[in-house]
Amino acid sequence: MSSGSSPIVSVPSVHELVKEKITEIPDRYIRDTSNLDHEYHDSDDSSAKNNIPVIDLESLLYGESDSANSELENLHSACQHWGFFQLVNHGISSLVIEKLKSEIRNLFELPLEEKKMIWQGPGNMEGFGQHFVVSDDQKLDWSDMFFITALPINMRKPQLFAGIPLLLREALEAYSLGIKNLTMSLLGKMAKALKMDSDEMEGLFNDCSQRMRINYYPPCPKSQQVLGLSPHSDAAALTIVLQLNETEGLQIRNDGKWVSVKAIPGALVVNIGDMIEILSNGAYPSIEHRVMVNPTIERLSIATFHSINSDAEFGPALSLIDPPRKPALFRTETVQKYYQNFFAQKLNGKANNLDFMRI
Ligand SMILES: O=C(O)CCC(=O)C(=O)O
Ligand SMILES: [Fe+2]
Repeated sequence: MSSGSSPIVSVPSVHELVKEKITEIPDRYIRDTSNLDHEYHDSDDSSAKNNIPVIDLESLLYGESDSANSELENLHSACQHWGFFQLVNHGISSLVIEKLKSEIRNLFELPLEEKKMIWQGPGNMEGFGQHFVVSDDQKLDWSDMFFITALPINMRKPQLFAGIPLLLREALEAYSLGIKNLTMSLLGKMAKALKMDSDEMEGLFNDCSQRMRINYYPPCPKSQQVLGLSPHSDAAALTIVLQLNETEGLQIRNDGKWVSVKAIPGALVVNIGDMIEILSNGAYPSIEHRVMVNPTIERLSIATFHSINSDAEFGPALSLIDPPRKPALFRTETVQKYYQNFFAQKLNGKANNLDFMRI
């Protein structure tokens, strides 16, 4: 990703607005509620259709052949039909997760003067701030974020890393490594399920980038009229979301309706991004999702995005297309140009990024 050319319109910190105990929510955050479509299935509806699939990583990777095969089928079906699943027995230590939770809370509680030292700046998308704000009159999300490139190590911003409190840095390092290993295992299994050449997958991700978006959604007294995060699909290949507290909010678009994700305690939420939709030539579609805000309680999450090697070109996997019978549905593009396009626009559902690549 080239961050240098991406527009950044700086916006206020919502956390600071809330601390000021404002009585009126600024108009920039208030959505047209007729477009908001609050109707949604609840995922504790007992029918299987309304439940986001659960994948057991231990049985997928290390199970006896019967259980590993059946978990591979579950993975394939979850990726084809849901684009979202919860991952249990994922092997990331609960100690690391607990440390991360408390240190991230501390990060957002830092005094504003300290946060300003690690704030985004001209030509720099990393640190505290916001993405996808391209004009002064677009509606804003009711959230703050902290964005960081964790891998490969040579793409880190040393000054930003140095500015992160030491305990958080240690927790992030451990989490980053665990999530990278887990993502590579999942990508390997997806290649197998798709009958894609495993070397092709490996070659695209052997120097993959890992970026983290840490989201802080303050409570909002007009929670039904704002959005924590606008509807979007993720540009990356695979996203792993860890909810850092119990507050619900993530919703995914399934069959045209918004479905609330009820995070299983200790589980990770995995979702297919646009890069996998393109790479799989449409077999694993990315899914539109958004975040709602709670009226009284804050919500925190960390989304970890893995993307194809930054110096690569990508398009549908060669092993998955066979024209004229199976033509490529997307063109080939450099990862750099793909991300330039993504970060130059506001979040607007699923279309932007894929239309840029569609043939
Ligand atoms: O906060 C969440 O649960 C999801 C965040 C998300 O979709 C993102 O950061 O791309
Ligand atoms: Fe997302």
